[in-house]
Amino acid sequence: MATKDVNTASSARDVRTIDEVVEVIATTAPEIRTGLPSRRVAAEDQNPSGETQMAADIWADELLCERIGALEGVGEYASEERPESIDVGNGPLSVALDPLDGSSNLKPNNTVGTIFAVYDAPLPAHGRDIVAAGYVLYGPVMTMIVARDGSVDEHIIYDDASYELVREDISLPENGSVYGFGGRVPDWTDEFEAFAREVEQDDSRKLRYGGSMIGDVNQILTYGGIFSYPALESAPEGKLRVQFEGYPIGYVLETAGGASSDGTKSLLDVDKDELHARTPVYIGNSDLVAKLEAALE
Ligand SMILES: O=P(O)(O)OC[C@H]1O[C@](O)(COP(=O)(O)O)[C@@H](O)[C@@H]1O
Ligand SMILES: [Mg+2]
Ligand SMILES: [Mg+2]
Repeated sequence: MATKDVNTASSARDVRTIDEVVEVIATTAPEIRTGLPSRRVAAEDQNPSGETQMAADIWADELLCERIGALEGVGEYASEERPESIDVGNGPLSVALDPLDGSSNLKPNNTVGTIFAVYDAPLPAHGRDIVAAGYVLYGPVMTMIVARDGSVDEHIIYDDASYELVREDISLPENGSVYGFGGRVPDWTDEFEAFAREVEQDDSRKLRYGGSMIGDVNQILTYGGIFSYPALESAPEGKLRVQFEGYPIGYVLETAGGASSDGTKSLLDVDKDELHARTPVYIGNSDLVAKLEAALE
């Protein structure tokens, strides 16, 4: 489960590269947001996970690949939308993205986001190789969460691509008050369902689930509580991808003093060497994640 035991950049060059990656993510966000209205339609292709891509998924991926690939310190780029990682230079760091998380939410106009992770290793990399991670949320306000150097910060991104630090060193609130669980209920395991019912019975907590992981995770970072996209009867590895969703979210939550788990151990300790491998995802306050792990035993 583990909290606050995360890796950070060790050289001045890597620190500068992370600054540049964050800058690209932030300054590209208004452009991505402006380009979404005309791209809320399905594309012809499927992504490597077999899901229908939206035009916006492919477009955001290409835009970010071009800009992140141009950074001197970045050697490899990968995303949920392309089968293989690509060599983009000789830099020592790798960047993995979910260019638009929750893109099925574009149609009903709910939150979507861009998730990024910087790894100090070739791809597919391990969770313990992450040196910075975060995400942009294209909500009513554009916000960017950045976890690095043991701190999680929130910025507001403005339409002119400037951004402002608004919350520093965010800690997960104690006594978490929200929960959100993905997957079809009849497809949950008996153990997970029993745990979910117990969480629901606590009258200090409310359901908050929008179907875009990054929006749902940001609810937890804001109010505390627990989010899961669990192992399912029909899909024991769940739905979310280790490299593009599991590791970065684990890194953000653990840096904020919360916990992450695949059901038995920290998401950052998941060992999967396939770029598009999936994992069950459970994140939130440490006490709730510990209870969940005990319930799944
Ligand atoms: O449609 P479901 O099964 O509820 O899945 C929702 C989950 O799928 C996702 O949309 C997958 O992410 P992508 O949209 O990036 O493929 C998550 O954001 C979300 O938690
Ligand atoms: Mg996603
Ligand atoms: Mg996506």
